[in-house]
Amino acid sequence: MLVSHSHSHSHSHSHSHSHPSPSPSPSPSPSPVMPAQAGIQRRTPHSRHALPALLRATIRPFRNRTVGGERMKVLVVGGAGYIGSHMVLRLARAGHEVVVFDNLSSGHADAVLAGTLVRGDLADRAALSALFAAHRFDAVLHFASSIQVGESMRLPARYYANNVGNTVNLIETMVEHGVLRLIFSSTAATYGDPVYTPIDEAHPRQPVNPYGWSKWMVEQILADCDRAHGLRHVALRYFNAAGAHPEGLLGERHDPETHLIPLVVQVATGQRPAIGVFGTDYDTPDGTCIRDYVHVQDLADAHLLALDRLVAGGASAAFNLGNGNGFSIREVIRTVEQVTGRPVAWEDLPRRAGDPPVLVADSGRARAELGWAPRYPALPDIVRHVWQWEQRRAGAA
Ligand SMILES: NC(=O)c1ccc[n+]([C@@H]2O[C@H](COP(=O)([O-])OP(=O)(O)OC[C@H]3O[C@@H](n4cnc5c(N)ncnc54)[C@H](O)[C@@H]3O)[C@@H](O)[C@H]2O)c1
Ligand SMILES: O=c1ccn([C@@H]2O[C@H](COP(=O)(O)OP(=O)(O)O[C@H]3O[C@H](CO)[C@H](O)[C@H](O)[C@H]3O)[C@@H](O)[C@H]2O)c(=O)[nH]1
Repeated sequence: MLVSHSHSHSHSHSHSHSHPSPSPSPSPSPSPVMPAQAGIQRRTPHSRHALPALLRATIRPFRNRTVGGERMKVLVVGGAGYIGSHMVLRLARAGHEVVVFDNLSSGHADAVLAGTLVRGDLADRAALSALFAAHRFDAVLHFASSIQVGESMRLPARYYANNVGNTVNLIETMVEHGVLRLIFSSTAATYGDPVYTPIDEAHPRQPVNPYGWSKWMVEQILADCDRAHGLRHVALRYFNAAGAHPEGLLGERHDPETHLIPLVVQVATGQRPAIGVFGTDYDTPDGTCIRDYVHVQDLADAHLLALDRLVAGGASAAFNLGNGNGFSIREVIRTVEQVTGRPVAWEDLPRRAGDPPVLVADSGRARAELGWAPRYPALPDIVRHVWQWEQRRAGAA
């Protein structure tokens, strides 16, 4: 839905550029985690016995099992992060055994609500070898990366080192240990400025920022490793991941937060004075950037379906994941106001480097080949779940 409208708020614009730092997480003291080399067979304090009753009730093993009825052992790299943590809970509820590998550089130990958390860095080849020697993984889901488009423009080498170099470490370790199923978190940023919209998988790949290049390079490396080693993989090109766990169990906790929807909701909760709008002179109906926001829970569902595909012997493939609806920044602000019933102050700012004007997905291939059907495609539902999560965090602060 591409709606042109003028922004007609009665409240005044904020003139402040400074945002307060985000409020602390609901559980400020993270649980201890295991070093990569030691005791990786033991469970963390996040074992089912250590969980509070509410969370324990969330993990119902063997329900919704989708992968040929078989319980699999799945490595989730980056599983303490925003999308990865939702995936871990989804896998556990589907009856799978989960091991998380995460350096906690941006993730949170207390976001890992199931399975075993191993603290380690993808740059550490010895830690990876020890991990794969200790477990026989059926598949690997790789969420770990540096994720900020704007930061990648300022610090490109860091992005290539973490997103490409460290992923090569993971791939080599997988091949060495004969683990040949990988689901990779790719991105709409691999396409660059759209030549046509909505974007399907055949769209030219011309990234406009190092973040997008780093993900596209990994996709190329995966294709080569498929040819050379039989590494079967699915690259899932998410558009804008958003939302929070529908039961309020998990949500986005980046520090600093850079993503639009949580920032706008934090203005509504009073945690921030205003939202800065990066660029109002784009060639879009209201001049602000348009994005396709896709619920994190729907992303997790797509991963389970991609896992099905690999286990069934399906070929490597790439799929776009988005809802096919584009919303401008002004529309997002208006939706947050409608859902929360609170005014949101904004400030128009210059463009942020590296931002394509419009990114909207054609996800027909994921629907047709994976059977993916998003459960929460509506923007107000996505915003409502973020509002629920942010209120909970604000209350716990
Ligand atoms: N959030 C989005 O809108 C979006 C859109 C498209 C693609 N993606 C991709 O999805 C994936 C997950 O994104 P997210 O929003 O959950 O990010 P996140 O920062 O919340 O999670 C990434 C996790 O990886 C861990 N990590 C990073 N580098 C690591 C390393 N070298 N070794 C071990 N662990 C490491 C971090 O500690 C964190 O827990 C990323 O690959 C990202 O590029 C995200
Ligand atoms: O304070 C803010 C934050 C964001 N924006 C704007 O809101 C839109 C969405 O920005 P986000 O930072 O929320 O998301 P991006 O589109 O930049 O990036 C997201 O989607 C990309 C895919 O295109 C990548 O995968 C990346 O990991 C993921 O964060 C952009 O136009 C951005 O300029 C603002 O105006 N003000």
